[in-house]
Amino acid sequence: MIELEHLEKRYAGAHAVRDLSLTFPEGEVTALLGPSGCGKTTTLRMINRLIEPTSGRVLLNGQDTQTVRPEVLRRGIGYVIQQVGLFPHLTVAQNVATVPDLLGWERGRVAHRVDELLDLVGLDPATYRVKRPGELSGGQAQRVGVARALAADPPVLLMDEPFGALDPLARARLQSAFRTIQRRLRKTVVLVTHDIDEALRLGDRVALMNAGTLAQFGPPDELILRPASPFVAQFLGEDAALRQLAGHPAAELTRPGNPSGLPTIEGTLDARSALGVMLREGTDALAVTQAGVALGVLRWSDLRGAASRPPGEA
Ligand SMILES: Nc1ncnc2c1ncn2[C@@H]1O[C@H](COP(=O)(O)OP(=O)(O)OP(=O)(O)O)[C@@H](O)[C@H]1O
Repeated sequence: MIELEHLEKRYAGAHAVRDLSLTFPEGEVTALLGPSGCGKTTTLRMINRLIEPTSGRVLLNGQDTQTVRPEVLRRGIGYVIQQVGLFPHLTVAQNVATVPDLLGWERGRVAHRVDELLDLVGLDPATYRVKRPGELSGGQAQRVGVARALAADPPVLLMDEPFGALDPLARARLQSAFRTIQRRLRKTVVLVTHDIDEALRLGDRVALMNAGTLAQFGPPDELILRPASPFVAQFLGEDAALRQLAGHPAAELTRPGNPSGLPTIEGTLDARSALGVMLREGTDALAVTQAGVALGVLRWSDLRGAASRPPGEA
């Protein structure tokens, strides 16, 4: 568990982060979302002390991080950034092994861990272990970045726009791989993103920031269905898909499919509320019925596809 207590960062008197108090629950993904310059990255980096707070405290499992040497602190905190930061002259295996090597793990154990992690992030160890970063696609490099951050099995993972530099397809693939991995590992993850879709899909909770302060903190469906302020409503409303969804009945976006085992909604429900249900149930698909008759399946991708289409145009 990570707790921020009245955390502040000022640069030349100007607040980058202002009186921020927030708890990131253990084993959950919290998405730090907000417009450019609102203080997301500054907040993230104050957790692993790449940036020192001007005032306030960060507690990691109850311990004030100021009482721990930064390099010791960071061994328990995985860190993934957008430009990956792999060492170009080292192989993939050597990159992933950086922290275990530093910790003096015995060679067999390191090799085993590297293969296990490459497997986990969907890269065949025999093929990728010996490659250099220059031989990888953006998506593959990002997977190696995630494997490296997980190498010493840190309980906490900080991710700063980890999928931001990827094309939409690679990004979607990696987001879905991340969800699968997280379901298994249950790390405490703080994920910085300015992408509303990513925050809603990956966050168990969303912390929406505005000008260095917290605008709303809650599960994704709560932000969508009960925005705490005009800022929250407007920020989420800037997302074309979300804006449009309110005008589509769920039935209109439903397609044939196997509804067995899926949570069920009524086809008359508007699509924005259906999205709320999906987020609450943690599912990508819903069974849709109307007056007791099964209509089919409503999928996340079809909801997103409703973006920029006026209501009534299925
Ligand atoms: N080293 C610095 N010196 C002075 N001001 C800074 C410094 N780092 C950040 N800031 C300011 O602090 C504010 C918050 O920056 P931060 O990088 O945390 O925002 P962000 O929400 O992560 O933005 P983005 O999504 O654009 O990366 C911004 O106004 C920024 O200009």
